[in-house]
Amino acid sequence: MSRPKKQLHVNLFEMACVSHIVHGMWRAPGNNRHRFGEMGYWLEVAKLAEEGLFDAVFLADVIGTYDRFGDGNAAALREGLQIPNLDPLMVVPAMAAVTQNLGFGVTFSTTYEPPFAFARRMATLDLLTGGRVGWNIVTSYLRSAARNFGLDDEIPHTQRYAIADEYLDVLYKLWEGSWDDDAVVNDAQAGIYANPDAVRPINHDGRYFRVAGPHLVSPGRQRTPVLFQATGSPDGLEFAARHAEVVFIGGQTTEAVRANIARTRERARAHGRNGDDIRFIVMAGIIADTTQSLAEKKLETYRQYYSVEGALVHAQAEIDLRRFSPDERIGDVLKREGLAFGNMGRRFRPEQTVGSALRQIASFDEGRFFVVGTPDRIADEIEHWLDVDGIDGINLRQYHTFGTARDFIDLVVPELQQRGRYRTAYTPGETLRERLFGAGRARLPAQHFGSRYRDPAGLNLPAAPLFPHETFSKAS
Ligand SMILES: Cc1cc2nc3c(=O)[nH]c(=O)nc-3n(C[C@H](O)[C@H](O)[C@H](O)COP(=O)(O)O)c2cc1C
Repeated sequence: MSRPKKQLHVNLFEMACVSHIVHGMWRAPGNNRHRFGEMGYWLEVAKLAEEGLFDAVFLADVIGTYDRFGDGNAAALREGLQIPNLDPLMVVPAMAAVTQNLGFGVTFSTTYEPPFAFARRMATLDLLTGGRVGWNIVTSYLRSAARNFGLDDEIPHTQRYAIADEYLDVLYKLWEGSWDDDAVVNDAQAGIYANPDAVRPINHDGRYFRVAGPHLVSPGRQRTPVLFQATGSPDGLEFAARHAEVVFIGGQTTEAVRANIARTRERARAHGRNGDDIRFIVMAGIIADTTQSLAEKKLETYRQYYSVEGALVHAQAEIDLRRFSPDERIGDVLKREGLAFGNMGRRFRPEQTVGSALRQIASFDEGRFFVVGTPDRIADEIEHWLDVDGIDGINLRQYHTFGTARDFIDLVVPELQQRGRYRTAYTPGETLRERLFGAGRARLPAQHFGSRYRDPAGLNLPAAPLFPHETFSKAS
């Protein structure tokens, strides 16, 4: 018997701001991005995503500004580039109220706010949505964010992940261990709402956090929200291997993507998990129309609005590439200016010329997971991503709101459905974790690190930090 075809998971990639990743596009006719501050905007987003049978709306977040390029915050403000930026957790209840099945992924940083209040907020969302939430775990990368929380500079990378690891430890204790499933008795006659014997403190006393508990929220259907993470570093990979259930993966070639996936699975197995306990997602750009030439025309239109300045601000580029000769190499320019190849290293190579970097930005070519064309062509490409690259799903990059999602729903979804590559209906009442991992998987699997706290005795287990503390010169 042949194996069932792998179906595509789709999240609509959002951020509660005007300009998230495709800068300048908010000016395009009919784009609704400037409406992000209206409740009605989020209701429309949610209904549209549910109409398209998407897995979730996925909200990015940052807690500082992109102030490293040019004149401080001026360019970011002009561009609406992740400022103003609303709290992503706050827009979820509005969307949940007008949907039954749609999931929600929200980004929150482990670096600046202690875990107890976040555990409560997330558990509140899980309870209220019937288990439809996921959390994108980030450790934050902006120096400006550090300065918003009383620090002079960013905490070193490895230490951020060590903090994150302990942060997760606290959360698991609260979410998985503090309340038994049958703790809520709700027996009016006996006068017992919750059974005191089934609720316990966690008494966490670690290097970074001291949290007594008990958790303030009774368990939702998932307890721990689905754990998402994007990483490119060795520390991040180790963290993902222990904690993440959905990992954003990159790679410029099929081989590189496959290697990234294989490496992550291998590390997950080293942490006692099964290789298929992780789903792999990529950020994808899809521009669809009924004919190839119409799709390419759409891309051309989008290009006209694209802001190179916005891309440079977002990349936190050390220099304004537009000021230099196109033939010069970036590495040489930086050297002459006495600057290190820092942030620009994320997108460019030192030997690359200024001209080629600018063309790369302006071309709108978004790398390996980018396709422009007819539904047929796009579906061919997606099937390749699923079967050959080995990914499980995408975060759909929005060029135009709501145009990109509308095109995907009207043109691409039916083609994928016809090929057996996309759900034709939601499974009513399933949690977000079940949508990703199958029926009966509402909660973390037993082999996941967080499950060790399910048994009350687990709360007394010795800490098992991922990173040796001696590597840090100073605790935060
Ligand atoms: C698809 C995707 C979405 C991301 N979303 C956010 C975000 O919303 N907020 C944030 O602070 N970082 C975000 N990041 C950055 C990651 O959290 C992470 O810092 C980055 O991938 C580098 O990995 P490292 O931290 O292990 O070095 C995102 C990365 C990717 C690839």
